[in-house]
Amino acid sequence: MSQKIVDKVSEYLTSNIPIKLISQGAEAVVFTTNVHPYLPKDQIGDDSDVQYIIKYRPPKEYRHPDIDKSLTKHRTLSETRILAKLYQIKDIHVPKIIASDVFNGCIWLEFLGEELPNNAGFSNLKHFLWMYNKDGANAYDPIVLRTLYEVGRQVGLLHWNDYCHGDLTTSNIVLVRDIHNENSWQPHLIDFGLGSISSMVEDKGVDLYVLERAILSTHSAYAERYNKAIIEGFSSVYKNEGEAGLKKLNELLNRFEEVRLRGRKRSMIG
Ligand SMILES: Nc1ncnc2c1ncn2[C@@H]1O[C@H](COP(=O)(O)OP(=O)(O)OP(=O)(O)O)[C@@H](O)[C@H]1O
Repeated sequence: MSQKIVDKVSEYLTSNIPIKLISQGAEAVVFTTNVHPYLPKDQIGDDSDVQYIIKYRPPKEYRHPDIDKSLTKHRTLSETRILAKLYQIKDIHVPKIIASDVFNGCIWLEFLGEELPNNAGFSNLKHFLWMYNKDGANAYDPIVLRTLYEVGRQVGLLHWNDYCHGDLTTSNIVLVRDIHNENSWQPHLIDFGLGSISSMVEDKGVDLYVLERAILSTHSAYAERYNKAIIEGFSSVYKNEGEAGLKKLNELLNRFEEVRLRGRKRSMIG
């Protein structure tokens, strides 16, 4: 990780905003901070545990500077818009947007999730499933199956409202513990950098396929039951919408099967 990027972000944010680097992905560098970008401390209380996420898209040196600026602006704007819209849809869980500076490629978000017990890592779906299936005994714990069903419901709500995620991996699903029930986890979808508004059944089928593959590759021994729970949750959203929902669900599940077959053919050919 280049210190240059950290220095650049620190300079842009000023020294009043301490930042901690938590991730460097292909697209963005992600930091946490305990300072709200515009509310004074007395308006947000004095809880120094409150965290915010700063997602920054650094310039890519290999791109022409004008194209780079335009791409950064468009991608940041697109992710901001999608998150802002999704946040308003009933029952869909995504992080709240706090601020967005599209020209500098910077989004501030509500921080979600927590550290799992026994050093199991951050509470994304990937670590959560590892925590439960580490020794096999608790792999199908009702808490796990219920959480996966809720994951399916979140994806179902997303698709029913004609949004697609574009990179639906188990790291992009963050679990937030219910404050009233420590065994209940609510999945939140993050990272809409490749998200889109789309009514295309193909895009939705690919979303489901990417998630299925992600579960299969990291939790292979339990993947069948896990994916079944996800599809049950997903289907419940569509079944709730009467005839129109059922029709769309059938179309979508058929396309999902087609995407799967294509994927299988590809992996056989190599
Ligand atoms: N709102 C949030 N709350 C808590 N953690 C977050 C949040 N947003 C991002 N993160 C953390 O930062 C990581 C990277 O964020 P994100 O996936 O949005 O960036 P990215 O650069 O697109 O990542 P990648 O290229 O690895 O997919 C996430 O996997 C997660 O651990």
